[in-house]
Amino acid sequence: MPSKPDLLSEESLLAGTVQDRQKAAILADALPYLRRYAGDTIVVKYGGHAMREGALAETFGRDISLLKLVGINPIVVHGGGPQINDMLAKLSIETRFVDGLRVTDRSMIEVIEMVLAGTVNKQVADLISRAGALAVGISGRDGQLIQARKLRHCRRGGGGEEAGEEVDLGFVGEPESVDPRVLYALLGTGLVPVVAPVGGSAGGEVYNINADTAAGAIAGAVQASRLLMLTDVAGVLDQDGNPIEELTAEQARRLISEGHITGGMIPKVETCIKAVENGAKAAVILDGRVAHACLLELFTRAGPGTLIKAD
Ligand SMILES: Nc1ncnc2c1ncn2[C@@H]1O[C@H](COP(=O)(O)OP(=O)(O)O)[C@@H](O)[C@H]1O
Ligand SMILES: CC(=O)N[C@@H](CCC(=O)OP(=O)(O)O)C(=O)O
Repeated sequence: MPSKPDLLSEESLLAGTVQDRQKAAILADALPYLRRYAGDTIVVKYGGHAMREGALAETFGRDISLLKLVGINPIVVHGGGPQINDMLAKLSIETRFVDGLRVTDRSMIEVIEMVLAGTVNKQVADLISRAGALAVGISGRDGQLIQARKLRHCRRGGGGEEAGEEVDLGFVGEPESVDPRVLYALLGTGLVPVVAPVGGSAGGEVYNINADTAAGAIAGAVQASRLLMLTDVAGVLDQDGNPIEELTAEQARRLISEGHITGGMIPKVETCIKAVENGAKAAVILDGRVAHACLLELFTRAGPGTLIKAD
């Protein structure tokens, strides 16, 4: 009978410590997942709340770099709601939201573009580049990536407001079309595109687009196999505040219409529903407060959050 290896023998120390071997085993276990996603395009929406945590932000940059370096093509679309709030407060400009969308007047759109396509976009690209994969920050206006039009929004109701009434949200846009050529150009040279959710119209107007909506439109245009939405909650929460592991599109729609999903979670869930109905294999609302949320989602059986699937 072969004898058990002596972990402290000179020979086994040379072959690596127990921890080293565990690491090697974990990497080997990831092989089926690496094969499953090799060459796939994955769109990751990185929310403004999730990016506020310094150490987690570094981890996010490293995870995206790792995905790229193992042969997956991540495209990052970022938000920046809290960062816009801070800048508007510094400038003493009041801000308000209707159904999770920021009412955007002419004086605000310039500030919003500066924050999203300037500071935040460069920070996110830098986080990834410093971790090893080169990232390039662009906005939806570069290469006419996102052609936008004014969003016509009908109020959802609740909070004493009447549902169905049309509200003017100013320079809030919706993607009319997406031209992914600039993304393919970046992906084709081994770079990670990082996109700020600002769009332009044929007439030269600039539109503020909810980052979840922008991520969904981009995921559709590049036929991404997965859409991961990183936020600062444990996923979609039920009436008792417990995270829901899985929802069908129909169940998710019902939670919105019954008022259990509100505010910034509405565009997130609506985007996921659209993505799976347009052929994405899965869309997930992930808890960005959990370290390595993207790796857990892609390389283990289930990540921390809510998976939304077609009916
Ligand atoms: N049912 C729900 N489950 C989880 N979060 C919800 C729900 N309804 C409303 N929300 C709100 O949605 C927020 C997430 O959206 P948002 O603030 O836009 O995040 P992000 O900046 O990551 O895009 C949560 O912090 C929470 O306040
Ligand atoms: C129209 C609209 O609401 N646009 C958003 C764009 C940023 C965003 O979506 O950021 P998060 O992902 O961090 O929420 C805004 O002005 O806050």
